[in-house]
Parts: sequence; C-alpha cells; structure tokens
Amino acid sequence: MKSLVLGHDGQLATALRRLGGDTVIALDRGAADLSDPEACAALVRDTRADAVINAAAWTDVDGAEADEAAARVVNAEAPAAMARAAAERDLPFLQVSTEYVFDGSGTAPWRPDDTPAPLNAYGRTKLAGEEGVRAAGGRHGILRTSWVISGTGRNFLTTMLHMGATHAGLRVVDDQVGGPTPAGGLATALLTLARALADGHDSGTWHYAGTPDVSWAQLAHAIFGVSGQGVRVQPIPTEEQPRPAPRPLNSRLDCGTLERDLGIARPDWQAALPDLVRGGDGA
Ligand SMILES: NC(=O)C1=CN([C@@H]2O[C@H](COP(=O)(O)OP(=O)(O)OC[C@H]3O[C@@H](n4cnc5c(N)ncnc54)[C@H](OP(=O)(O)O)[C@@H]3O)[C@@H](O)[C@H]2O)C=CC1
Ligand SMILES: Cc1cn([C@H]2C[C@H](O)[C@@H](COP(=O)(O)OP(=O)(O)O[C@H]3O[C@@H](C)C(=O)[C@@H](O)[C@H]3O)O2)c(=O)[nH]c1=O
Repeated sequence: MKSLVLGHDGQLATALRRLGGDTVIALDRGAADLSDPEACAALVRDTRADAVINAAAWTDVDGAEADEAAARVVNAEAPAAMARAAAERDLPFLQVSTEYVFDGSGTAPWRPDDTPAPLNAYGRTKLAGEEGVRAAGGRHGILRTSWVISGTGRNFLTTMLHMGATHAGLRVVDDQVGGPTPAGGLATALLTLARALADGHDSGTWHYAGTPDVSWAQLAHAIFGVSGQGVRVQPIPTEEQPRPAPRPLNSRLDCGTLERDLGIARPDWQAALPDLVRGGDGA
C-alpha cells in the first residue's frame, strides 16, 4: 500500500519517509504548498497512492498569533480541500492535530469526544482543520498528538540540546504537563491507521501521545540526564516565561480509544530518549 505524504523535512514527514521507505511518496513545500489549497487538492485528485497523510502544518505557535489568516489557510483550508479531493476518490485521508485544541483546564487527560476550546491562534486553525476534514465526508482519521520530539528538526528536545551546549542552567516551565511523543512512534501509528482505514475501519478521531505525562521542566531534566550535559534545570511557572501565544496547562491526552480500537499503545518516551538524543526518531 502506498501513501501520499504532504510534508518532507518536518519531524513527522522525515520519520514517515524513514519507516515507510518506498511505500511513502513525500512532497516538500516546493511540490505541494499548503498556502495553495486548490493546487494541493489537485495533487490528491491525481495521486496513484492508496491513502493520503497530511504531515505538513504551520507549527510556529507564536507566529500564528501574528498572522492567523495565513496559518488558517495552511492548517484548515488546505486539509479541508485535500480531504474533499480524497473523498471524491474514496481514498482515506489522515490529518494530524494537536492537544492545543483544548483549553488545558483541570488535570484529567482529554478524551477524543471532549469539547475543544483552543486558547491560541494555532489551536483555532488546527481545530478548523479537523472540522473541515470531517465535513468533507470521506474516509478519514484525525490523530491528535502532543509535544512531538525527534533527534532532528526544530523541537523542544533539539532546542534543549542546543541551548545546553552554551548554558550551565536553564529556566523551564514546570506547570504545563503533557505526553512527549517521539516522531517515530507517531509515524508508525499513522501508517497503521492508514492501513486500517484502507481495509475498511470506520473513520474517527483518536489521541496518541507518549507516556508518562511530565512537565516541560521534567522533560528537560530527563534530556540532560541522557545527554550528560550536566545542565541545571530551574523549574518556573508559566507567568515567568511570557510568550505571544498562551499555552494550555493541562496537555494530557487520554489515548485509550486508539489502543482499544486499533491496538496502538502509548509509546514510552523515556525508553526512546537515548535514541532521540543520538539523533534518531525514537522508533
Ligand atoms: N511539533 C509538535 O509538537 C506537534 C505537532 N503536531 C502536528 O503534527 C504534524 C506534524 O508536525 P511536525 O512534523 O512536528 O512539524 P514540523 O514543524 O517539524 O514540520 C512542519 C512541516 O510542515 C511544512 N510546512 C509548513 N508550511 C507549509 C506550507 N505552506 N506548505 C507545505 N509545507 C509546509 C514545513 O515545511 P518546511 O520544511 O518547508 O518549512 C515542515 O516540513 C502537524 O500537523 C502538527 O500540527 C501536533 C502536536 C504537537
Ligand atoms: C526554550 C524554552 C522553552 N520553555 C517553555 C516554553 C513552552 O511553554 C515550552 C515548550 O516550548 P516550545 O516552544 O517547544 O512549545 P510549543 O511550540 O508551544 O510546543 C507545541 O508545539 C505545537 C506545534 C503543538 O502542537 C504542541 O503539542 C506543542 O508541542 O517550554 C522554557 O520554559 N524555557 C526554555 O528555555
């Protein structure tokens, strides 16, 4: 089975290419620019692949605050147009979404049927993307994930390793809690979900995140434990790290339905950490 993947060099697309090998046809921004939804839909209409996985997105959370309209084209209008094209061809369409669609209240892990209420522009555009994919009416899977990390690309883990090279200590927020998710595990889950949808599994929305849930400060501490950089992590509250976009405090995802429906368990990010720190994708 072949999958058309939107995205090429992001964390997830890179892992999909590595794990999928020649079953994955990955398109970079030059080949498929999500700022042009109709051009992307035409590529889906013409594909010879058996499923479409959208691994590209506007992921600059603070940048989306400054230009929500442009982020909305990429994160909402393009996935909706591609999902409509996939529906015309009866191809499964997989969209990756985020726990930032929730408002982060309470401490209970968010379930797929909980009511979204995004706090920031990125979350609003990603939620609109989910709604557009569902409204397209074709076979689809929406997989919400959180805190994606990989040994390459731009993410919290590579940022910590980079900053750790020049800082003896770092101040890191300790009151936002979530499940760090190795990109390789996410790619494996998506390929499994694509196969299941192609084989007739019902459409749906599922959650997939690494275990155990921790704060960003705890994650940073674990990274430096493995890297051996000896960086001191000072835990701080969110208000001491002001950013343009508000972040949810509770990013925990309840991933039970994915395990029950498809046998896909949460990945253990601590076990994956040595591979991630060495530059791998954790799968
Ligand atoms: N990163 C995270 O922590 C989380 C990510 N997600 C979701 O997971 C998915 C994968 O994200 P991830 O791999 O981590 O993200 P990355 O930031 O690593 O990669 C994003 C990719 O999207 C591409 N892209 C951005 N804008 C466009 C555009 N206009 N046209 C074509 N391609 C574009 C980028 O291309 P280029 O290389 O050219 O810049 C980049 O390759 C996304 O849907 C994201 O919303 C969900 C939860 C957490
Ligand atoms: C670099 C740094 C970050 N932080 C904090 C800021 C923030 O609250 C947290 C993580 O920083 P980031 O910039 O990686 O966070 P952010 O870009 O908000 O990460 C999010 O990305 C999008 C795409 C998602 O979908 C989410 O699941 C989530 O992973 O760590 C510190 O406290 N100290 C530091 O030195």
